[in-house]
Amino acid sequence: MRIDGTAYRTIWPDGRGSVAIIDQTRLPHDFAIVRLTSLEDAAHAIRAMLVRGAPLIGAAAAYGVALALRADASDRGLDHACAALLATRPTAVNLRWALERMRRRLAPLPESQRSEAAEAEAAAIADEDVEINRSIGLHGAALIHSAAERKAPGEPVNVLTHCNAGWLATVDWGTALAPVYAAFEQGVPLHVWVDETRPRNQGASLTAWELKHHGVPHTVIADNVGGHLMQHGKVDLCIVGTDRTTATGDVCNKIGTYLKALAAHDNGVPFYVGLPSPTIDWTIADGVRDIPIEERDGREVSELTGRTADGRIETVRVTPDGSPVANYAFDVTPARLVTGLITERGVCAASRDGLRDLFPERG
Ligand SMILES: CSC[C@@H](O)[C@@H](O)C(=O)COP(=O)(O)O
Repeated sequence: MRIDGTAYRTIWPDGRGSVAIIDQTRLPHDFAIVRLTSLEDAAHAIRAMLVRGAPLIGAAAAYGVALALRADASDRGLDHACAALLATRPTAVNLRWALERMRRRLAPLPESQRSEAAEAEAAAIADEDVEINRSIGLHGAALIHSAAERKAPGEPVNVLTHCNAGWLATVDWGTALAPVYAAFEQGVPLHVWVDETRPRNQGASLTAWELKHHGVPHTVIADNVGGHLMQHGKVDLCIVGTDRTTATGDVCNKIGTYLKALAAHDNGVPFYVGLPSPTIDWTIADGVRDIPIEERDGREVSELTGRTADGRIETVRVTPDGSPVANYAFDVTPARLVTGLITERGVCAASRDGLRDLFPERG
């Protein structure tokens, strides 16, 4: 994606032995590049959400292993790096996927070759993510084209999205937003309803920021508005991302996604999920029962951070002192509420058969 004329990915080796990222905790008010130089830096960046979004978490973990092996390429060093990174966030399965892939590639090698191989494998994971998302964009854009054909000429297709499953959540392009960018580039008139996505406001802070930079028409809405818009015919389709999708098509995504899927179902609005294959957890079948849901610090709920009129970044409390808060970060949308999964190999039904047809090698 281009920011002020410069093409960026969200993570890249800087050629000086460290890895550069965009600090997403400082957006939308400050575009800051941070350099990761150690395993600890990488683990912190994932845990504190300087990088976030399932595919980017996977890529950052892979680069974290590469940074760790520069310091210690022994078996113990590899084990320690994988364990430390795996413990950073529990829900996005891309983290486990990337670490298993790094271990499979590196463990059989002599120590002297591991560091270089780790950097190459992390770069391969990042490059593959870009290609996967490009394909998701093309397959998903066809759905937006179809929606456009059902509208009066020139009238925009209204897409509703939740959280940020855009460029910032991946290495480039995004998953849910890749079809939006592809259709936009193809000249389809469209407009995106952006759920603010409390408590961390990934929609208001990140999705709005990247759509604005790309010139895509959009409107930020409070999280509870979507149902009302759908009742009044103002949403043509929903597209969201996923942190883990079961082998049966249940989708785990940012908290509040389930409620949007229920509203979409009740109003006959198609509900699609952008799904890169590393986000499929082939080992589980029941998302509600088996997907670990991250619970985060309650201060993300009880406090709000933003920019004051005179440019200072300030945090204020919005709940009464002493009121308990709960902060569940994700929820599960059962497959029956999902119209289709937009993968890099095409769009399929959210079901075991649908996924098997596209990924026959998974049995
Ligand atoms: C392409 S990203 C898909 C998901 O990771 C995204 O929708 C999401 O829920 C991100 O959550 P976050 O807590 O910001 O990491």
